[in-house]
Amino acid sequence: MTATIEVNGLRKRFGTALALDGMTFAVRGGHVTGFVGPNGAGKSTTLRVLTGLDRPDAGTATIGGRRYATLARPLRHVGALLDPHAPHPSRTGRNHLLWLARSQDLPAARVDEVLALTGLADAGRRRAGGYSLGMRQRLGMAAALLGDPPVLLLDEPFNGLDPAGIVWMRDLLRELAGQGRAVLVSSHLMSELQDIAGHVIVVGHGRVIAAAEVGELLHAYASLEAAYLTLTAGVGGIR
Ligand SMILES: Nc1ncnc2c1ncn2[C@@H]1O[C@H](COP(=O)(O)OP(=O)(O)OP(=O)(O)O)[C@@H](O)[C@H]1O
Repeated sequence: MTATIEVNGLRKRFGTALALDGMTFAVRGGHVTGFVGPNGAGKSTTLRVLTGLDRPDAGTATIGGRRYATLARPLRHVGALLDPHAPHPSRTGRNHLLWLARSQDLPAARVDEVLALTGLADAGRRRAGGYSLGMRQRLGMAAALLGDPPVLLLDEPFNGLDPAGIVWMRDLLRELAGQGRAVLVSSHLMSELQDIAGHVIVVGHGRVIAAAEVGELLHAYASLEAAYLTLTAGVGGIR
């Protein structure tokens, strides 16, 4: 399975809100790609379409050339951190992962590997309902990594992490991309992305405004934040 994400001409309307209006981009493996834009620009909807949670009105979204719905064991192809509150509160973190692993024909030993990798070796035995947001993010990363997938889709992975957690997440994302994976990270934290992203996709009003190498943007602007603010000036946010 190849580490690619392709989004082509996605359109999605929720009542009067046009969430996606021709969203089109491609992501290759080997680097972190930042997915940025104002509130309501369509980032989460794009990630939800990519993982089969929302159905587009038009267009296609594929992982390694295939639609999510056609993947027999999807967690082996794509890991997603979309909703840190998804695990059932009465299940322990470990049981949540065991249930996921079983559904994907993955060995229980892999659960303990990802718990150790995300710093939850001890906390994994406690009920997820008692987790802080940072711990939920770690559990979400553990779930995303369970199937050792070539593609990762992460919606605001830095949210709720303490400073040491932020450093840990930064290093982890760099390492995962260095292994050749395609790592798409939606975030409002331009300073974090400036440190770890090779590419950035800037969206507004449901479509791509700019797609560029971070290095190129840093030649033209003082920072990624300055580039972002210029590129999105006048785009507006919530509609
Ligand atoms: N389930 C839904 N029902 C109604 N409207 C929705 C739904 N999901 C998304 N929208 C609307 O679609 C648009 C895009 O929302 P989306 O969450 O994709 O934006 P976003 O770029 O992820 O924003 P943020 O940065 O705030 O997370 C918004 O106008 C939002 O209100």
